Formats: sequence, structure tokens, C-alpha cells
Amino acid sequence: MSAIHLQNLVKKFGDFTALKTMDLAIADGEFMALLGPSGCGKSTTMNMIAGMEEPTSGKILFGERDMEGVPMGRRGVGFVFQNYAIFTHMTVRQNLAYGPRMRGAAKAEIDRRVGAIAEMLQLTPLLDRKADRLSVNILQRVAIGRSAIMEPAIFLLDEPLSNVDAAFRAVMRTELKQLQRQFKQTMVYVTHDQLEAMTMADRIAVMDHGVLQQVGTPFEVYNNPANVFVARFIGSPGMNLLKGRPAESDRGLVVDLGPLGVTPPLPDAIAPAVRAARADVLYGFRPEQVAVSDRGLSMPVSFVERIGARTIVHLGESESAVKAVFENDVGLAIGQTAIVAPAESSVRVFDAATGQAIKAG
Ligand SMILES: Nc1ncnc2c1ncn2[C@@H]1O[C@H](COP(=O)(O)OP(=O)(O)OP(=O)(O)O)[C@@H](O)[C@H]1O
Repeated sequence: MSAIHLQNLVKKFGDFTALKTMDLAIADGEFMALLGPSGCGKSTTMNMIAGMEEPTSGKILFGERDMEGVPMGRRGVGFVFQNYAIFTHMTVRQNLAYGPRMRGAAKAEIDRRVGAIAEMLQLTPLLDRKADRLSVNILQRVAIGRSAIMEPAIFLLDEPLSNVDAAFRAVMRTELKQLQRQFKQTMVYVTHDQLEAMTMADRIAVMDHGVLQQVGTPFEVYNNPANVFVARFIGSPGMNLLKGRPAESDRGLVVDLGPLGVTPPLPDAIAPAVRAARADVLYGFRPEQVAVSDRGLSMPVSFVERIGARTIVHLGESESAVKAVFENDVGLAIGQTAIVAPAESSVRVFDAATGQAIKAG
């Protein structure tokens, strides 16, 4: 019943198409993140699922049931927005109890549910505080509690953590995931923050310019991005991409990167597909999967960032800039030349003209 199917979903605002033909199947009990930069159509998609916007064309099904014409209040969805919507003249307890009370639940039942949700969201000591005396962080927690207490089969969250501070955001990521595990709801979570999506979601739908780019587990979108947009958007920093031309060598197929020289031979799994594509390519590899070596790409160090034990080394510049992330201090300094070698297993190749991944045949 709480699986969600979006079929050929389109949304236009006048002449502007905010969402171009979205097809997405969200399983019952799944945590799906809609991830993409500002303006990509995430909220528009979410608002249509909630029933706040009508699709221009296409269908939304909950289970087998077509949602066309079904008003928001009848869809059985809980919705939490970026800006918490709670009653500031009421206490936390009254805010949490509001939904069940409106539904006519018995007092004992309301008390039990308020107690349980307050415990889960660490609101128990604050239950009798007036909401107007709470911080933004806590208000958002109350807003989540107020929606979650209704135990909706489908829980929609649109950037719920974007206004809370960084430390609190990290705590809430864990709590939201626990909440979903406990209630086993279908959760759709809109965010532009890839870390949020990567840490919480079962699967991620990556969007750009109103187009669904890829749907996959966090591991899949990180490891096998469908195109250069996903490769750059997922990961922090994103995937390194260097422009080049495939070339035969006595060691196998390599990519000629121009002034940077040639890459090590491409892995056997993808070399035939790259050869067959006969196209200029982008040679991709993850910054976390680079080693300092005596053979590889020779590049000047342009900047070194240290974030705790982690070191991000910036190499080269403009079109041929790459980043390498090390879990320790590799002793590289600005101005030095480093020889770096991408791990063979991390190498991905994209068609330079279309941006699409060239996959093993
Ligand atoms: N009611 C509207 N009328 C006209 N254009 C709209 C309307 N709502 C959204 N848009 C446009 O549709 C596009 C997608 O908006 P949407 O809010 O879905 O993006 P988003 O990915 O959620 O980004 P953000 O995180 O900035 O909200 C944007 O270009 C936006 O300006």
C-alpha cells in the first residue's frame, strides 16, 4: 500500500518545465532520498507526492491506488518542511498531542504515544516547555515528532535539517534513520546535501535540471555513477575527471591526457567498451583512491588542505586539476611535483561528448 510509483510524471509552470518525465518506483518501507542542486525539481516532485501540486501529466500511485484528485489530507502522508510549522503558544506536549487529539484518540493512548515519541526524539525533559522558548534545533525536532506521532505510512521530509546547526544535523541524521527503522515507513527525503543522502538513504534518486540522472544505493551512485554530473555531485570532493583520447599502447589501451602524459592501461573490464566507443573521453577516478607512487601522473601540488587527520592535496590546475585525499599526512607541499596513481579498480571512463559512463560490455 505504501509503495510509491511515479509514472511519466511531468510538471510545467507556464512555459517552464520544472520536471521532465520522471519515472521512479519507491518500495514499501524504503528510505529514498531525492538529491540534487537547488532548482533541480526535488521539491516540485515532493509537493506532487504530497498532493500540494497537481502534475501536468503522468501518474502517482500509492500501492495500486491512483492519487489523481485525492486531496493532501486523504493521502495518509506526513510532511515535514524546512521551516518547522508548530504552534508556538503551546507546550511541546500539546504540540505532539495535537494530531492524535484531532483524530479523537483516547487520553491514555495520546499520553502513551507522546511519551514514546518524546523519548525517541530526546524531548522528554522539554515536554512542558512552551514552544516559543525553544531553539530552532529543538523546534525542528518537535516538528518531526508532531508528524511522526501520526505514524503515517508515507513520511515526506523536505530539507528538514537545512536550518539546524551542523552538530545537531549529525545527531538528527542518526535519529531520523532510527525513527524510520522503528516505524518502517516509506520515507522520501529531499536534500541538496549528498552527505545526508549518502548516510541515511536506502537508495538515492539524483536529479539535475528537472531530469532524473540515476537511481541507486549510496554505494552504486558513488561507485558507478551513470554520468559526469553524478560523478561530480556525489563524493566530497567529487570524482576527478580528466579529458583525453584513448590510444593503443604495447601495454594495452591507455588514455592520452595531452600534456599530462598517458594513463596506466585501462582495466580489462572496460577497455573493449572504450575502444568500441571511438570517442574522446573523461578519465575518472575517486580522490580517495589515489596513491603517491613512482609511476603515474606527474603533477604540481597547488594547495594542501588539512582537515583533522585527513589531507586533501590539490594537483594541477584548471581543466587538468585533480584532488587526492589521504587519511594521513603524505608530506606533500605546495610547489612540489607529485606522482600520483589512481587505483585501477576506481577508474571510470565517460564519453566526453555525451557525459555518459562507458560501461563494461
Ligand atoms: N510555483 C512555481 N511557479 C514557477 N516556477 C516554479 C514554481 N515552483 C517552482 N518553480 C521552479 O521550478 C524549478 C524547480 O523548483 P524546485 O523547488 O522543485 O527545486 P528544488 O530542487 O527543490 O530546489 P530548492 O532546493 O531550491 O527548492 C525552479 O526553477 C523553480 O524556480
